Amino acid sequence: MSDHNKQKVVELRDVRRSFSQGDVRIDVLKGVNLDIRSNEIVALLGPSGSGKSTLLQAIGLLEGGFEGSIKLAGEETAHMSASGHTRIRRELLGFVYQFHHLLPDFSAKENVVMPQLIAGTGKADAEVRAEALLTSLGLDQRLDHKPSKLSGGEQQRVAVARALANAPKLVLADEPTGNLDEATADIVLAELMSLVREEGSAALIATHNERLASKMDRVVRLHEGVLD
Ligand SMILES: Nc1ncnc2c1ncn2[C@@H]1O[C@H](COP(=O)(O)OP(=O)(O)OP(=O)(O)O)[C@@H](O)[C@H]1O
Repeated sequence: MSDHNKQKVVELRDVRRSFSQGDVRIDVLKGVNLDIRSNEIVALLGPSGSGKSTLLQAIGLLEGGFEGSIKLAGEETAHMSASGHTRIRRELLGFVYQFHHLLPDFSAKENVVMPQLIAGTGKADAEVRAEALLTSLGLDQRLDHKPSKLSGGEQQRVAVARALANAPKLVLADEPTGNLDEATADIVLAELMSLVREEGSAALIATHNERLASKMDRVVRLHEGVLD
């Protein structure tokens, strides 16, 4: 299949977002256009405060208040109900954040099982999938550990496995290795990318790190409210 014919997972047209603080209005996104095709891993760069997290929240349907068109896997989400957004998040999207946000009272495996149960997968199948994902991230000896008993890199690997648990078409990652030392960040990012590729997903990964960004398929830069 040529690139041209590959399905677009993300199509943003003229996406805008402003915030008001008292009398001051900040225009953060001023007309963002972006296409991401299936299997593409895209780095989102931009200075602190340029709106990277805001853009990920728009695509992740995590907040309202956006103008413009946000199509995910061909579906326009702009005027959908909250339950429509919840369905799309569950069926299409996986999230990784800078901090792992794992459930502290549950094991690594249970943290990866949980989103699958919520999506309707049976327990036995969910456990098999969780073990396979965690094993592919080198955590086969850590399945029953609680997050507090894992290193920072291991915690982020569990978060990566959780993000991929429901086979999302798109992984949205906001500084996924920003909390790790450089060597660990490189390894975890490489693992995230290879798992995204194996699973046939696409990814949009916000980072400050030019070196890590250069390893991705494409780099887009947020600058003064638009993508270069
Ligand atoms: N809920 C909010 N209310 C008011 N202003 C906000 C809100 N969320 C974000 N902003 C403002 O929007 C701008 C962009 O923030 P955002 O977090 O998207 O930037 P970023 O590029 O992700 O930054 P960083 O790299 O530091 O994480 C900032 O000026 C921020 O203060």
